[in-house]
Amino acid sequence: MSAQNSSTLPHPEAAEKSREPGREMKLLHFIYDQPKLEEIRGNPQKVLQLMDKFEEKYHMMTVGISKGKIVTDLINEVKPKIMIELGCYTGYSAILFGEAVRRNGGEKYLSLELNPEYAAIANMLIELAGLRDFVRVIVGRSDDSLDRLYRSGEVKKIELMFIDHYKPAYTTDLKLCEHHGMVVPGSVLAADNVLYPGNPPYLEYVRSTVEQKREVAKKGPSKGYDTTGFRERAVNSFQLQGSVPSFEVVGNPNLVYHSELNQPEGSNDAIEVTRCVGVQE
Ligand SMILES: C[S@@+](CC[C@H](N)C(=O)[O-])C[C@H]1O[C@@H](n2cnc3c(N)ncnc32)[C@H](O)[C@@H]1O
Repeated sequence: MSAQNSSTLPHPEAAEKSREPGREMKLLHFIYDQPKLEEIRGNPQKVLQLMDKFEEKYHMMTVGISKGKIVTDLINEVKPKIMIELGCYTGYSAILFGEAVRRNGGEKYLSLELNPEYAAIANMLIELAGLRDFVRVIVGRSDDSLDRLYRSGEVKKIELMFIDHYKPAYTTDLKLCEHHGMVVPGSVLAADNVLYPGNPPYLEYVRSTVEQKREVAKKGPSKGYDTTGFRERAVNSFQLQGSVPSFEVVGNPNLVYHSELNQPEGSNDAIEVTRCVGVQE
């Protein structure tokens, strides 16, 4: 479908943004049908601007401009060689943050995505942005992919990780990284959507003291995902309902975290930025 055809969609002018199925593929056509495509090729900012424009009419799950700035500021500060993101979707954050990591002298950006269709769309937009040699989208469950990245030796430690996927998996994936010793003093985590739709178990975990975490760890690894306090929609999203984490691990309660909310002005959501500042023996 061409950009012109998109004006005939069911609710484009409605105040409520359209959630019509297949809008991710429509985004791809909208961008590749631009008349001056050659001016966009190799320009991450222009691709992002078009994604923002598309999002004026369609509900997309992207991190967006204001929360995105919190993470790009972190990239400028941490200057990771390798940055990992959990949850690629159509590649907005992978393009925004991948460009920032490259500009700061990094080596690569790894984006973990469950849905192969979203990954395919993201790859074509990453390609258009000129980041295909820098950003790699890895298809599969984040826990399986994180485990494989560790065991292959490709990623031994987390420098900066953006967490933006299945909400109940934030905590279990972090514990898996802790279990492998990938979280070390200096590691930084940026977790999206901690206020909306919200993530009470994750916030509680990263804000707990070592003593509190040791108490909980005595009970052993939790079975399944902790869905306490989640909206039903967040639990049932991404067709992971009923599934359990691939690994049962307690993590490393001895890691000391400093964690704080970063809420852009006027936003109903925030990014929780968590820094590992030490290990308490
Ligand atoms: C909120 S969207 C990510 C948005 C993206 N970070 C951005 O800002 O453009 C969440 C994505 O996580 C993916 N996802 C959900 N559960 C996952 C899992 N267990 N492993 C990997 N990806 C997952 C979904 O398919 C979806 O594309």
